[in-house]
Amino acid sequence: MITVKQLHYCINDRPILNNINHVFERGQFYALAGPNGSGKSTLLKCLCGIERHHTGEVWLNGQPLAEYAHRDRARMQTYVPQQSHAGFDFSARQFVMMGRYPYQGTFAAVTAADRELCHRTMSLTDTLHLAEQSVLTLSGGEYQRVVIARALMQQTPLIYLDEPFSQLDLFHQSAMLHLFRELCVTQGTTVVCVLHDFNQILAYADRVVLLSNGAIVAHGEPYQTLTPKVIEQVYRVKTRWASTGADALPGLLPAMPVTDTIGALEKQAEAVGAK
Ligand SMILES: Nc1ncnc2c1ncn2[C@@H]1O[C@H](COP(=O)(O)OP(=O)(O)OP(=O)(O)O)[C@@H](O)[C@H]1O
Repeated sequence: MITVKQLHYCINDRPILNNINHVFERGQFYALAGPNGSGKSTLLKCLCGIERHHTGEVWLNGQPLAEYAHRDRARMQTYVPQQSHAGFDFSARQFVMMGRYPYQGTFAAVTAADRELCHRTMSLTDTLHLAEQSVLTLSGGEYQRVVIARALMQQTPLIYLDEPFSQLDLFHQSAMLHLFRELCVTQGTTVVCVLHDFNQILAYADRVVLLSNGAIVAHGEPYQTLTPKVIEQVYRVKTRWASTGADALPGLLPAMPVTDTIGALEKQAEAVGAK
């Protein structure tokens, strides 16, 4: 569905993404993982066309992404950024309803079907009780769920999410992960989601794409890909498999004691100072 070929991206001559080649298949939940600064957000922006100053190609359903008209693209894909600000004093319901813009003409009124979809989407994201509240007054987690609801209103077959659950409590993280997984399974939606939590990746993702220093260093099924050996190479942290119950698949735990992270940071600082 999405094909990335030889994608390179530099800022001020510094390579940020280096020769990215990958195919993202329909109906799969992809986790995009990697250390801070490894290029996950930048790659997501290149995939959805927000960042266009790269070389290489991004194709969507057999057509270069750049050839899609803006409105067609908004009906094909939605993107939830890592950070966003409400900006104006809309109610949560008005804000969520904005997700229908790609389907509305300039002077089109909101339809009964739009209203029903909005009601269902706000129920699913547990935001219905906030419908009349100004988005400017929502808590961090409430606002994040409203942003997710607006993205869902676009009803796109492709969803890009950049750490969309970072401010959600455990219940809402789990509910949102279930919801996106369900969309993959029942609607054939493709989800590409930046996630830092290995156990969430193991539990919900079909595939993981692991970035390090702007390059894909591993990809595949999470249990085969996120091994303690790979994690130590990429993150400099030792982990071990831990049983999570009789019938459950094992999870990953940091091995105690955690490796000498302070020592590693001091060495890194010395290396930067020596440059
Ligand atoms: N406008 C910019 N100017 C300079 N450097 C930039 C700019 N935008 C991104 N970078 C650098 O590009 C690298 C990749 O950034 P990116 O946001 O893609 O990382 P990430 O993997 O999403 O990190 P995180 O896990 O911290 O969110 C970082 O080192 C960042 O500092």
